[in-house]
Amino acid sequence: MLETLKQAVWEANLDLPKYGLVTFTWGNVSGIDREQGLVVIKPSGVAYEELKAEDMVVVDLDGRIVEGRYKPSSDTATHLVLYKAFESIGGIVHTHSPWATSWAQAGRPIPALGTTHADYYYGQIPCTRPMTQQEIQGAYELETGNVIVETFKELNPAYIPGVLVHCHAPFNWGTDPHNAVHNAVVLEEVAKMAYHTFQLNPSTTAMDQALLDRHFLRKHGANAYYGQK
Ligand SMILES: O=C(CO)[C@@H](O)[C@@H](O)COP(=O)(O)O
Repeated sequence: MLETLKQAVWEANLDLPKYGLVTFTWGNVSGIDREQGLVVIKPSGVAYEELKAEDMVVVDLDGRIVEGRYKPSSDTATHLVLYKAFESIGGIVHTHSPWATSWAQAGRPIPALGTTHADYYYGQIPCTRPMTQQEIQGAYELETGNVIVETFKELNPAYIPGVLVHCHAPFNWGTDPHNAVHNAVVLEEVAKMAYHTFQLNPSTTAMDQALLDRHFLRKHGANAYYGQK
């Protein structure tokens, strides 16, 4: 079981450069085995070209290394906070993909402007508040997770599978590592489209709610019918 998860997390990590979401080692993917309470995550700072499935690091939910010869990603504490808070998720992705990161740096949520967005995100993609000095100078990565959870106090992470961390970059999640990468690819595309939309028409407003409902719900939820369902 864990070997299958390690393989899936490794493949999902390799998908980041494949989809143009990472430069150098600016990203990581993890996956969780909820039955065993173990998380598999990319080792910190290891180049994607050299990464092997057996290099993945296994940690418990307190961040203790259970298996692996490398140090886990420096963002492990953020991933762990999210797995504990969002019980439906099975995989997490962090990247510095440039379009989504531009919105994060500007401190701006991405409004739902069209159906590409609505097919995956049921509303605007939020941006976290700026972190306090205490949070930045303290347990920074854990506090990054906490500030994301705070942002989702009134949001459903299954309906909005990603967030922009203020002055930092996006985190995405999904039902498994592969699905989390899928959502990260979509985020990068909608971030680029939203930027261009506002360039073309700075007065653009959020899309019609009925259209948002229709597009999200035909792909997600009890009555979804998109694809071979
Ligand atoms: O956010 C950052 C750097 O700002 C890190 O996530 C990124 O460099 C990836 O770090 P790791 O190699 O996973 O430790």
